[in-house]
Amino acid sequence: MDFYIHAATILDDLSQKKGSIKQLVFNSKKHDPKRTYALVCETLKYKHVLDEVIQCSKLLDLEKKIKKNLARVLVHDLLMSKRGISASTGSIKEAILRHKTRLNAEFVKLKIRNKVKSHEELALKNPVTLPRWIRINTIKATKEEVLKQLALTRVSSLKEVGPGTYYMDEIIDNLIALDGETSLVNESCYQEGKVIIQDKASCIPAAILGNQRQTKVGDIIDGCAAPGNKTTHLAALFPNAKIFAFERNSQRVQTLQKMVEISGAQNVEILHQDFTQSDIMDPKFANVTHILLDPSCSGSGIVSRQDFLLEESEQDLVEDVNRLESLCSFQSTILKHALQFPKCQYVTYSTCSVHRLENEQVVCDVLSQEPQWKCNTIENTLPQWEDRGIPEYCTDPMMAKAMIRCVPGKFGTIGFFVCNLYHSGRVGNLLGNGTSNALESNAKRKRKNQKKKNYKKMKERKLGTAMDSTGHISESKT
Ligand SMILES: C[S@@+](CC[C@H](N)C(=O)[O-])C[C@H]1O[C@@H](n2cnc3c(N)ncnc32)[C@H](O)[C@@H]1O
Repeated sequence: MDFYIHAATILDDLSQKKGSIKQLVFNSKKHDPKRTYALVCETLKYKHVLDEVIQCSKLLDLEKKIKKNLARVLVHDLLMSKRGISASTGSIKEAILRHKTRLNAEFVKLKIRNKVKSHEELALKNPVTLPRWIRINTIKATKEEVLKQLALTRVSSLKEVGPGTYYMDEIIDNLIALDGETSLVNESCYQEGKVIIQDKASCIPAAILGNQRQTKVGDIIDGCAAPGNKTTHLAALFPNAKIFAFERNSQRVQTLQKMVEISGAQNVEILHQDFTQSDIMDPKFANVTHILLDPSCSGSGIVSRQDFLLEESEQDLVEDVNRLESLCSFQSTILKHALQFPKCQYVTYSTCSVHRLENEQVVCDVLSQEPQWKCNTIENTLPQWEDRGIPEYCTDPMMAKAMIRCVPGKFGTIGFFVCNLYHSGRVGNLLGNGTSNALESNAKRKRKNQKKKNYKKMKERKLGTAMDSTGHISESKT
């Protein structure tokens, strides 16, 4: 019974927000963590079903000694596990078994009410499922080599990705989407560092810096580097630049070291120090022209596979606002520091947060104190990306064009924010005509797309056929 009591305690701790499911289960050395994890997740997946059955059977009224979470895990195994309750006989097990017939009957009635044959049909479903994104590490392998090693079939859209197939991203170079359930742990190309697991959104900052080549690239700073996804991406995109990777947390520095090592990057210098305390006049940084800044944030954009199992209370929201305000102040300080490097021309500021306070607001507050720094043009900021910053959150709505927002789940990414900044005194004024040209070309692109759609519709009507997304004509099913 200890195992069930432990699983119930984890559920108690989860409702008191003491940690995530993984943290609570795997930090506690008790019992078999994998088995506990499975039971906790399954119980949460069917919590609504279990609660209804428990309530209708009046189990908790009749057995006062059994607490709700203990009842949930036991009833889960009684009704949904092939093995039933795996515990030796004792007073708690006997108490549940006394109500076995009633619990079973309520469970059957519930399935009939919901018109389902199996309980699996009643499980909570994750509203957001993401592909497994992998970035080909061009320091160690070519695209062709990796594709050959993976030996998967190419599909032409993200929607089509499933087991055994891959989609080559059209916006970020060398980025591949695999089926979300793919595990790469045993794949040699992953073990050898030829591919790096990295969400598409997380590849955007380095990709944007990689596109700012109007002037000569000097050295680069990654101000908040661990675990090193973006550092190693920068190293691959800028093989001739020196990359200074700052990380203040000693444990995370070790992770960063491992990642840089496995990536094979030779141009990264890891600095175990607080970036805000770095000396901007240090001759070492005299040649820094680009900075990637990806500071700690609330992580509100991160979609974990288990998040949908947990509920958010009003109290959490209040606590969140306090936390967000302190994060916002830290983020403003660190961004302001980045903008002080004497030769720096380009800075990307990014977070995996969906909150205005950590995103548009940080950028607008800092830029209001740094008049030489401006938001870049849309043309220099992945113009093909549809979701931009939110104009209403910006002091000047045009600033939103230099910002990218990734909506959790849309286009297969986590929630993310990136802003692309440049120093007008060092780069020249990119805005002026630049912005209007960029807006114009954006409008042109939209008109072109609309024209294409109209043409496609017209053709469909004419031919009585349907064209697929690649423009190929297939037989109409009607
Ligand atoms: C969001 S994570 C960075 C993720 C990383 N850019 C990547 O793509 O793998 C933020 C990191 O910044 C570090 N950090 C936070 N404040 C810092 C500071 N003042 N100086 C240096 N590192 C800092 C944190 O310890 C954490 O490892």
